[in-house]
Formats: sequence, structure tokens, C-alpha cells
Amino acid sequence: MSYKIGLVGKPSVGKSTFFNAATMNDVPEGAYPFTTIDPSMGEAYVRVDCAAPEFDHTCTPNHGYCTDGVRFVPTKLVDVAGLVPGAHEGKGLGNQFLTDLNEADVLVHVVDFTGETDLEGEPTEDHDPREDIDFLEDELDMWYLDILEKGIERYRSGYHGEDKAIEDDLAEQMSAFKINADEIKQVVLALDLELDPDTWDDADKEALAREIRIRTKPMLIAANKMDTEAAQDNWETVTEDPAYEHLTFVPVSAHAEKALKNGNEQGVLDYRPGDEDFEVTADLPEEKAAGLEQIREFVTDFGGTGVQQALETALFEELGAIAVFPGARKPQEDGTFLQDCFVLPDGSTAEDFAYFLHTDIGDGFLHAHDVRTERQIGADTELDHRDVVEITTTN
Ligand SMILES: Nc1nc2c(ncn2[C@@H]2O[C@H](COP(=O)(O)OP(=O)(O)OP(=O)(O)O)[C@@H](O)[C@H]2O)c(=O)[nH]1
Repeated sequence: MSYKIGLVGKPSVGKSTFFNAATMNDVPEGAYPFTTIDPSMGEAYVRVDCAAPEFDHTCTPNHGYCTDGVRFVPTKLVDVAGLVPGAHEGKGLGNQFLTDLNEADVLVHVVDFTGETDLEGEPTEDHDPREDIDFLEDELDMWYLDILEKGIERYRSGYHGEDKAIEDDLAEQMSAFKINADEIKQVVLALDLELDPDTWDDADKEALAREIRIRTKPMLIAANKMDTEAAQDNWETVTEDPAYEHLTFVPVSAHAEKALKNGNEQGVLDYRPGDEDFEVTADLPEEKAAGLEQIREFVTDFGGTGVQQALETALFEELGAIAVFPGARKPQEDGTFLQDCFVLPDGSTAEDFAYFLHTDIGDGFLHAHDVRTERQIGADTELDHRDVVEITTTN
């Protein structure tokens, strides 16, 4: 299993630039974990501080790569195409769009913060980026509401027989969103509603759909084009608006990330993705050098281009995932060390991790060790981000 981060956004916001920059990586040949012929799916990487230096060894990653103690762990990035203009006028979201959305564990909504593209992606002035955020949230809520209503229908038609509970029917109908009956029950009660759809009015259903959407489809806003004054002018207005408190914003310049990755590829600069600075290693024409200095100003001010930051915040904060290294204190006989680093759901236990590695390892689970502290940990122990865990099996 590997996580999928879905990239969404209306046309011309810089989604392609973001996607291309994030998936363009100088990865050693053969180190790609996913083979795909789907151009809308790419390999991106999230940074995790490597555990190897703590053991005074060098890691040998199976997938991704590691530079100066920073491990680049592969994750899937899906370009969710088709946030179509006019969708809000009743056409609704396209099928492919919904299929892609269904599969995405977390969304990064790329928003043009300059306000210079309208809802259709055409050039304009003074467009409020909040409209884009509302637009996508409303569309998602309508989609969820539709499914919620189908669940209510199902309940009313008595599909589950006499002993039916509304949360069971809703969970069944919403199985693609990975939410169970218990969690649905919690949401209903948290909204002060009864577990009886006959008592829900339209506003209640909308609130319920929205709450389930927020819980099951975490979303982060990549405030793009922040290298421009227009975008910077909008930043405060939008991010400090209390109506958007439920969202996390990351300032991004997809353009800067793409330029730095290009420079790296051409061998004219040294840039490690996500870093706050880079080194120019070639003599460049004046114009190009000046352009890079502008980018330098941006990355030093904003702590990076924001592309890596957006992906990592989406995965590790919005989704709450953790990265875990399977391993031992010492390299193997063949010199390999900490070859893997896996991204797991929040709350994963030592036993979950064993099953994640292999069914046989899960079935034969005897005990696990926290390699750092050398303490034995039980099957039910919840793991933390960056744990190094060794599992002992009966076979
Ligand atoms: N200033 C600035 N411009 C950017 C940035 N990212 C993208 N752009 C520009 O925005 C325009 C649209 O970028 P694309 O990446 O093609 O946008 P898109 O959202 O994929 O658009 P479609 O391909 O039309 O769906 C291009 O002119 C880019 O050069 C950025 O970070 N800063």
C-alpha cells in the first residue's frame, strides 16, 4: 500500500507546473517503486530525517534516495484533472474526476493566489482566491451529500432488515471514503443530531455531508504564485479569514521549484528539493543569474519553494501518516542498512506494521523492538513517526 496525494485545481493555477516539478527527480535508476503508464500519476517524494546517522552508518535505500541525512521517501502524486468550469452550474463533477478523488487519500488544492485567473481559468483582475476554495469545497460537499442521500434511501428501503441502524447503511454507502459505522455515529452525535434520518432537515444533511467530507478527505491549500506581489497581497486576507480556519495553507512557488529542478538537471546548480537555499555551480548569462537570485530571495524568505512542504504537510499533518523504518542496529552482512522507510496510517501498531511488511511476518509476530532504545514493544504498541522497528517472528 502506498499513499496517494491528489493534486486538484482549476485551469491555469500552476497545477501542471507543480506536478512536473514535484515528480521530476534525480533518482538513481531502478529506484522507482511504482511503474505506471498513466501520465497523470507520478512519483513524488516526501522528506524524512534519516535514522541512519544516529547509528553511525550510511543507509542504502531500496526506493527513493538519501542525501546528507535527508531521506526522500516515495509517494504517489495524482494529477486530478477536470475541475471543470461550469461544474457549479449543475453539470457536477466529471466521473474521472470523482474516481481520482475517491482514490486520493489527501488532497492538495492548488490555488492561484494572485487573483489573476477567474473561476474558469481565464485571465482577470481582482479575483478573490477564496472563491476557488469555496467552489471546490462546495462541489465536494454536494458529491458527499448525494452519496449520503443514497445511504438514507438504502436505510428506508430496509435493506438491512428489521434491526437496521442508519450508521450501518451510511457506512456501507460511503465505503469508498474509508469511514466505518462507528465513526459515522460519532459525527452524527457530534453535530447534535439523532440517529434517525427522519429527524434530519436539509441543513442537517448538508452539515453531515460536509463534516464527513472534512474528516475523510483532508485537504491542504497550496497558495501558488507566492513569488508575486499580487499573491503576497492576498495571503493575509485569505489565511486570516476565520471562515478558513479549518484549512492549512502553504505558500508555494511551483515555478521556482521547477526552475531549480531544471537547473539541477542541467548541472548549473546544486539544489536539494525542499531546501531553503541552493548553490549556483556554473557561469550563467546575466539574465538567468538574476532570475535565480530572485528565486533565492523567495526561498530564503519563505523557507523553500513550498512544493515539498505542501506534500509533506498533506501527508504527515493533514492525514497524520507516519514514516517507519524496519531494521536493526547494524548493517546486514552485504552492507545494506535501513533499506526501507514506509509511510503508514496514524495509529499503526507494531502488529499492523508486521502485517504491512508481509502477511507471514504478521502471522508469525512474536515481538518487536524499538531499535533506538533497544526496548521490547508489544503487538499493540502504537508506533511514532521515524521509529526504527525490528520484528521477531516465530518462523
Ligand atoms: N508567478 C508564477 N507563475 C506560475 C507559477 N506556477 C505556474 N505559473 C504560471 O501559471 C501559468 C499556468 O501554469 P500551468 O502549470 O500551465 O497551470 P495549470 O494549472 O496546469 O493549467 P492548465 O494546464 O491550463 O490546467 C503558466 O503561465 C505558469 O508559468 C508560480 O509559482 N509563480
